[in-house]
Amino acid sequence: MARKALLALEDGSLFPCRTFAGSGEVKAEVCFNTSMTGYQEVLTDPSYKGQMVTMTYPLIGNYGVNQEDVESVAVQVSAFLVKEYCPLPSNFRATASLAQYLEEAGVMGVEALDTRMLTKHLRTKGAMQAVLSTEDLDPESLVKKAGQGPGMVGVDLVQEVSCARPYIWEENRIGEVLAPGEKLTREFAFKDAGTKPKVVVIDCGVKFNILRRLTHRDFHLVVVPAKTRAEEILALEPDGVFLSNGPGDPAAVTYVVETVKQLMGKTPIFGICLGHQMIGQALGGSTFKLKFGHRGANQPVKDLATGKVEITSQNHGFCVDAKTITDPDVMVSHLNLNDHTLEGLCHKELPVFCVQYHPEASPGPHDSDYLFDRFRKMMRTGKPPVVDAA
Ligand SMILES: NC(=O)CC[C@H](N)C(=O)O
Repeated sequence: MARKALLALEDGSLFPCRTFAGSGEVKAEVCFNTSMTGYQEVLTDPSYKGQMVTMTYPLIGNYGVNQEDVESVAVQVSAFLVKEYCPLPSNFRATASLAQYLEEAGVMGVEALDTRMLTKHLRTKGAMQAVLSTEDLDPESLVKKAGQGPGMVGVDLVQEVSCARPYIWEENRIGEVLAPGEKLTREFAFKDAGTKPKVVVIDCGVKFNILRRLTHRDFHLVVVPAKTRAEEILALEPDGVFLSNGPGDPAAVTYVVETVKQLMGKTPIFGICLGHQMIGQALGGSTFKLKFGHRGANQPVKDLATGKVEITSQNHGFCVDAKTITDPDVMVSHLNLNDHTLEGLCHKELPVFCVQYHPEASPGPHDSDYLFDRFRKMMRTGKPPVVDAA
């Protein structure tokens, strides 16, 4: 049964709404996503940990949910805010409704919220903490709660979503998991790899579609926890290392930055989103919080080497500050054409490159899929892809 709910932002703004799934009270940063489809991928993307998400597309739920379109094993968002929920899904792949899915996950879904007003407000005022509640409908009390406690800055959320133990990725699912207390060995990591390129994925909250796109290139993948040390990774003698996306403030994940510094020059490295932010820091740069972030499936990005523009899928609230990339051996490879922020880096000598956006899409356009081929070529040649583009 629908219950009255209230969303309160830390600046005092109020958005009345009602539930279509769950109830309770939750505090998180509120952000908006402009993708027209792909709500299940958004809900299960671990990069959204610590955030409640609103979709700007006004009708959500019309194709239900299924078993395949997941980006991780759980619903990761703190709450889901929509304009209008569609209670009668119609799609041949649907196995449940979105409401059932959120209920089971224990995540609140609300509708009848003025998502256009909320989005315009966040665009003007910037990202904000918020509280969504069905228990406390007192505006003053909720606004006060929204303003309390830490926001996103300085908080390491990677530890909440990184895998507990290394595992092998099989085509479309998690395969063998390393037994508790067992040491990570080359025997475990690559025993069935054969002649496939052997890649270690550092899991900061990896989206499954990245793993799917990598296996599509015939890579053999072992996924390891974010805290795995560089020497443990190098002992596996991989052909390359992939740094995943992930939630929260990249500046708080210092241990991964340290690992990247130690890996650079010893193995080819490719990073996406948080992975890019880790590499950016390891190359001497620093990150900052964007006013309201990029979350959607139509962000234009220019590849500066080829001049081509890609329409990209994105989900990030932080960004590497281009001004802080001063090493002459590092080049900015991609720029966002909306706000001219940094979207990609490439080392000129070492086999290291990364992008802020999501070439695996899911949801989104596939324009940037070629980057996985660049990674493959870089592993083969040992040279950075800047050579490619010249
Ligand atoms: N998708 C991601 O990896 C997000 C990276 C980081 N948490 C940010 O918000 O900028």
